[in-house]
Amino acid sequence: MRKRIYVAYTGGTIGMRPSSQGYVPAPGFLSDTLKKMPEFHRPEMPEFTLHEYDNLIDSSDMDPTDWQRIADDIAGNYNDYDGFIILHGTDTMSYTASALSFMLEDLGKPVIVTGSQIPLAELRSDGQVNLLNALYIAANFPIAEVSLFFNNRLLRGNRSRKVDADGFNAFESPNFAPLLEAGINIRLKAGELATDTDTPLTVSPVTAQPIGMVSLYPGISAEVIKNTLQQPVNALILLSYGVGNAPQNPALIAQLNYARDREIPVVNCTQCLRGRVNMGGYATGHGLREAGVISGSDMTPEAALAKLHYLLSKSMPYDALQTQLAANIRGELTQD
Ligand SMILES: NC(=O)C[C@H](N)C(=O)O
Repeated sequence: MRKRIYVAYTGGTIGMRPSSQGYVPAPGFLSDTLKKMPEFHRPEMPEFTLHEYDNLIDSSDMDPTDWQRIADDIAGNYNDYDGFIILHGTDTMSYTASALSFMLEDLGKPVIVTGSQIPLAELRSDGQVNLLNALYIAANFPIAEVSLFFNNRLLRGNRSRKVDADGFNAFESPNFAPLLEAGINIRLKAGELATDTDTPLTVSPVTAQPIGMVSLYPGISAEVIKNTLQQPVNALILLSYGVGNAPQNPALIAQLNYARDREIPVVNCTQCLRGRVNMGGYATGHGLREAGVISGSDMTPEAALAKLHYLLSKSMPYDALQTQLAANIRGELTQD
């Protein structure tokens, strides 16, 4: 029996066409293009249903209400399909993949987020390879997690980052091996094939959260942190140096103490692409730990932001929030 895959088109370059203001998503354009591409309809391919969203957007316009819409769409069609593909713009693809990984509880089927750098309808598009492989992999190599397929690699969604603005190899998973690689042969790497697809899926709702994100730089004043921590900000992601270090400026540390007193969680993620936070490594990191800053380990800033949305939307006590932030919930971080 041919597998059935549900494809949701949210917008993004893959279904865009040129306009006087640059590329824009165009209703009906992606499905018309796909109809004219026989490779998508070969018998070796799964059957698929394409659902184009009413309001197609460039992914720079995505917000948590869009994450919610995608999660609800998957849940609404969960029992009728073997797998799900989310066609999405590349700009915020890692944020959405991270958010979905937290929101979809007890996921037992593959959810693959993909898109392209050049529209599917254009010459030299990477959209054909990305979508064709994503469909094939969802049907034949089902890995029950939210993943991101790009340039012949399937990455764990909440480990992915967009690293190239105009190359085809636009995504990296700097701290976790790819789930699968598609060469001449398709090879499983860190991914595990799904076994149980009967557990019911539930969706944890998220609402937009006022989260601050500050990247440290030499000479940063405590005022920058102070202003970022103003109401209604309810969490701060601190992008620190190296293994999680920050200047030892007492005024800056005082702001972090102030955040802790007001029960505003501060998560420490490194500015480095690879490696993880260890606040015990240097005195400059130790000061942060003393101020109650939570280690983000090797979590990407995108995953940290999505995880904060997920946890803050649950309105849990501060202690539980701190514990959950440091814990590995969906494979998003390496725990000590
Ligand atoms: N390649 C792309 O999809 C970029 C586009 N601006 C988007 O994120 O929607």
